[in-house]
Amino acid sequence: MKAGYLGPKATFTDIAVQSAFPWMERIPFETIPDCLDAVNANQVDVAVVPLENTLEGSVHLTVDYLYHESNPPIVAEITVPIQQHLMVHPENQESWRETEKVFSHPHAIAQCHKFLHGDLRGASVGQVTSTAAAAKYVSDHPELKAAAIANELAAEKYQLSIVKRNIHDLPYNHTRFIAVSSQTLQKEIKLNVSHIKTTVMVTLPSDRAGALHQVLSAFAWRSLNLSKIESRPLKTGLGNYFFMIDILANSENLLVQNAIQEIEAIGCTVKVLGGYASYEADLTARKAYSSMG
Ligand SMILES: O=C(O)C(=O)C[C@]1(C(=O)O)C=C[C@@H](O)C=C1
Repeated sequence: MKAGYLGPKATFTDIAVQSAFPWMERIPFETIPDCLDAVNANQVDVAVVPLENTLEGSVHLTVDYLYHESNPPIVAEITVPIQQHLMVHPENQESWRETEKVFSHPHAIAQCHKFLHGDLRGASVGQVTSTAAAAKYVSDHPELKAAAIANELAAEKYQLSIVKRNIHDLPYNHTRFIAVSSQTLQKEIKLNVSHIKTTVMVTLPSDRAGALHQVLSAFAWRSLNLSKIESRPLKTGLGNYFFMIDILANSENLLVQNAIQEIEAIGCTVKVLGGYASYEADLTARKAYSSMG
């Protein structure tokens, strides 16, 4: 079986895949849409992409693609602890404080704002498609005064020297990744389950006073606990939004199904992204991967 993920090798997404789907062949893609397109087209059995980080919030590209383009359901969520390190080419290890440009994924850069503002003030920032892509670029360019923000696995894989560890702004730093697939893979995942969730995307009828209140009431009076609600622009005009809602209950639950029917009956459109378990990543799998190279 094949798992598509945001690559190249040694991204945080790769760690999520390695932890949840250790038996699968891992196929790296350059962008999140490329991963989701691959599972839409059945080129891979599952696609794993980042959804939300504790410090930086939602990955908008993923949320928007799930609403506008993607069809297969979310079958699992994997939460991974995130430790960001600053790394340079070994030739530049002694002079790392002279770094002129720091490369990473925009979310990783945002997670390390205080460090960049303090220790590397004045260095410019280069946004690339992933933390591992940044590590690879720095590895390929020893002639530049460049550094990457990435994980330990990327430092090993691309033979960089870590010059400052744990540079993320706050110690509690986790990212939620989702696995999207048209196959039922749940039974095969051997990680600890922390929650059962259903994710829906709701579009309100236009210009109806109290519509969002009615949507929330449908969950509230059934005592359905929500763990997230977030609006995103519909991209059809200013003031037009859809809402992404996480319900802490199974999609098979009658109360969830009734709530969705009620919300549709008041004129909303509901896209159910999936009912799935949320797992804690097992980072010992990461060690196994690291020794595989
Ligand atoms: O660049 C990576 O390593 C990724 O897996 C992407 C990503 C993200 O999109 O948020 C994942 C986890 C970290 O929060 C930083 C970057």
